[in-house]
Amino acid sequence: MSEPVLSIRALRRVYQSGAEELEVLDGAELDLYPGELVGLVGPSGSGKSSLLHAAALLETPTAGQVIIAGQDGLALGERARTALRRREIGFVYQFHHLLPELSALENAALPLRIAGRGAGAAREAAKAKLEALGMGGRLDHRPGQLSGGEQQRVAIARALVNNPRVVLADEPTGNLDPAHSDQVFEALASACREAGAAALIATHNLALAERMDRVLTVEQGRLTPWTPDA
Ligand SMILES: Nc1ncnc2c1ncn2[C@@H]1O[C@H](COP(=O)(O)OP(=O)(O)OP(=O)(O)O)[C@@H](O)[C@H]1O
Repeated sequence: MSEPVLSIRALRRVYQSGAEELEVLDGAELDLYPGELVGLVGPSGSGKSSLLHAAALLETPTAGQVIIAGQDGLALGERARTALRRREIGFVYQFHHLLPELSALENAALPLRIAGRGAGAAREAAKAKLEALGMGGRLDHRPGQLSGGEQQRVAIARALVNNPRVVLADEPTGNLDPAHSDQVFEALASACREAGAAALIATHNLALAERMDRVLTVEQGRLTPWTPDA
């Protein structure tokens, strides 16, 4: 069996709110294997975003390990941690977070430009991703000129443009109506499958969760398998 691309070990996340301590994650464990699509479900406030942000090295948890492509991300200094994240992780948020003054093509190309890739090569790679996501006719549109579903497709293209091994998505269709939610989920799933990326996707939409390879939920701070009739 291949090695996991993302492993989480003994993850603990405690928030301080006034005098109170809120223990959201305590002993969360995960092995995410190349190419698999894993759903993350659970009630609001159960810790899905906390888990994804820690997994993406966007936030430092209270304790635990986040091992990405064999490297212990939390043991690295800030620069190396950022470099690891940029190389291996694509993140899709519920709200697209596209830059309003840039076109779809420029937004999707941004991670490659930040990584130092030349403008021409970055644009070509971004164009290919956008075309694969059905956005070939909207390359020069700015976010404000796109529908919600189209904006999310651009955000997916941006997350996948440098072919990360891990895609983390925090309710990527949470802001869309059911029909568009379905289409954007399919676009995200097929883009991940095509790129051979592993994905961990948080969603409140159980019908979408059931289309993934397996589904996890956060229960008492830990990740446990979820089944539709559980
Ligand atoms: N920075 C913070 N400071 C204090 N409490 C926080 C902070 N971030 C999150 N929390 C609390 O931690 C708990 C878990 O939040 P989290 O956003 O991880 O849950 P979630 O499962 O993603 O929820 P949702 O489905 O609503 O997005 C919540 O009770 C939340 O209020």
